[in-house]
Amino acid sequence: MAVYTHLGAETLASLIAEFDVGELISAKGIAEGISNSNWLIDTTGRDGAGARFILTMYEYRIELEDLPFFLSLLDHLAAKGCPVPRTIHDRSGQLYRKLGDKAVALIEFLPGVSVSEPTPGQACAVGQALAQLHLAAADFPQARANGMGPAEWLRLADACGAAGLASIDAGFAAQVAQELPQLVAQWPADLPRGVIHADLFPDNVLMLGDTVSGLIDFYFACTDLLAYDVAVTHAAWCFDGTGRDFDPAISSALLAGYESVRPLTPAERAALPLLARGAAMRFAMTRAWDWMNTPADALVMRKDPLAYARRLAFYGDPANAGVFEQG
Ligand SMILES: Nc1ncnc2c1ncn2[C@@H]1O[C@H](COP(=O)(O)OP(=O)(O)O)[C@@H](O)[C@H]1O
Ligand SMILES: N[C@@H](CCOP(=O)(O)O)C(=O)O
Repeated sequence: MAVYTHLGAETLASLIAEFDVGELISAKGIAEGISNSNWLIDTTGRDGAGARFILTMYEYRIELEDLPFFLSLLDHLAAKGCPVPRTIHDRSGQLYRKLGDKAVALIEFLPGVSVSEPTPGQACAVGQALAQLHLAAADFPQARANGMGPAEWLRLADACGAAGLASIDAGFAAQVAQELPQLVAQWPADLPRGVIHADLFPDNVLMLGDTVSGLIDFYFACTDLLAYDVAVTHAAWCFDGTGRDFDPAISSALLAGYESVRPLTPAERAALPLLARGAAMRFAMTRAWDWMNTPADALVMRKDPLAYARRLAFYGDPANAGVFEQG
């Protein structure tokens, strides 16, 4: 459940009146998600024919100063034909508004559903959409450092503490102690860079059959290694929810889809095993922190850090070195 803040009908109606979208008809809280509160908004529409939007209130792990980057990026990508929702600007042209001490934005609603068991055809389409995003963002004029890079993994591991990680699983603490210094020391700097989504999990992709109808939740987007985004997406899509079962057909389809639009350089391909270990570490660390710091009675479901510890082990196993070797 992720509606952290209650908004009364009057507050919602006067907020929606700040946009040229017609009058508010209904607002329903959306249960999915972790970081933000989201409402499905129906209005009468500008022309009276009805219109649908997503209202997002930014709650967690998002800095106000980053909102112009995220929200302008949506407009830039949508204008280039990527399946991302446009930001609805308010009557004075602002990308977001303040409501009390929180920021809110109105976003275009996109159709589609998030798949939980992707087919190779869907994985191929996601790979293509990711590469299309990378190309379309090449001339986006803004930049944002990755706040969830190796330095943050170190900080989170330190904040969790060895005992904290061991309280989740003894082997997990040992794995992090061994892997993390290596990843930080070996992390590449000289691969192609650009704007990346950085969190393209199945729940952040909307699909209609084999077509990607929406890429959403750009709130970790940043300027970083393009191949790292491929690695994050690979880690998120190619395993079952527990991280135990790897699906080689999904992996091949995802990589082939990506390379049908933007071929990887030889250096990017060679770096993928390392980048994938980093991707697994990133989500293992944020999940471990959340696991230890989310109260048992919180509205939001904690996600299992060990599902990413297992991916980390998979990507580090020499027996799996061939996963990224296709061409
Ligand atoms: N533009 C959109 N069009 C349709 N549904 C959306 C859109 N944006 C968000 N949603 C819905 O809201 C849910 C949560 O949004 P998301 O941005 O992923 O929140 P969080 O950052 O909290 O994970 C999504 O899983 C999806 O169901
Ligand atoms: N995808 C991350 C969590 C980030 O949450 P999101 O709902 O904002 O995508 C994970 O699974 O750990």
